[in-house]
Amino acid sequence: MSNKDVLKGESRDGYVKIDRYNEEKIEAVATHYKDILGQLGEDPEREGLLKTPERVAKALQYLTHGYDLKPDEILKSAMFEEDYSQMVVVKDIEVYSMCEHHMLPFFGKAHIAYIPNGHIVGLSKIPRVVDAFARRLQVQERLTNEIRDCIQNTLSPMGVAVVMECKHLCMAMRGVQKQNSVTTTSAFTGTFLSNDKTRAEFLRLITASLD
Ligand SMILES: Nc1nc2c(ncn2[C@@H]2O[C@H](COP(=O)(O)OP(=O)(O)OP(=O)(O)O)[C@@H](O)[C@H]2O)c(=O)[nH]1
Ligand SMILES: [Zn+2]
Repeated sequence: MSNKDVLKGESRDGYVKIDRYNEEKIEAVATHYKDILGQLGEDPEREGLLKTPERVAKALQYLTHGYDLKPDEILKSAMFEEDYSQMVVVKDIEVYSMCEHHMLPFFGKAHIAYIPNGHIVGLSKIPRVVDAFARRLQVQERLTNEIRDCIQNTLSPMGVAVVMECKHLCMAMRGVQKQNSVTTTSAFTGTFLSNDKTRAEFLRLITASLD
């Protein structure tokens, strides 16, 4: 299913209904953006800007479509009983989110691990959960914790580990203007908290991408 279908408001993979992408809402947001263009000293009627308010409205709705997703349902839709109790690591998951202070992007990578406790989850569902929380107005710390809590509470594994490394455009293209700083956040549960060796093994497995 394409992004276009999601924007049209159709159900996505059967586990969530999206109802925010209707014409009325796009039009309401676009009207405000037409005003904003004027306030910024632009001419909203010039050719290049005629469709801009609508484009921005659609883009913003897409960038916040995570509000309409149900991350726990995403996980529940592909949980399988399996006798596998070693660490499962999905690393280098691309993340695009928006900081809630400036509504500017922050982006980078998430590295996620869990240790099954009777159930495994379809691998693709982990990046889907990341997106469901990332496509909202966020701070990196809360995003990290929300991913951890969702996996822990839904899958009940022996432990969950989440590390995120992101660049924040609000720190690069404005404000303090540090072009190369990267923010790292982490969140752990269960064995990753109580067992230093397990945590070290996870960090070792993701080290290549932390460099
Ligand atoms: N902890 C945290 N802070 C963030 C995140 N994204 C942006 N920020 C920070 O949010 C803070 C907002 O601070 P304010 O002083 O209210 O805003 P500001 O005047 O625009 O701050 P400057 O960016 O320093 O110019 C800034 O320090 C941002 O760097 C995030 O994900 N986590
Ligand atoms: Zn910001």
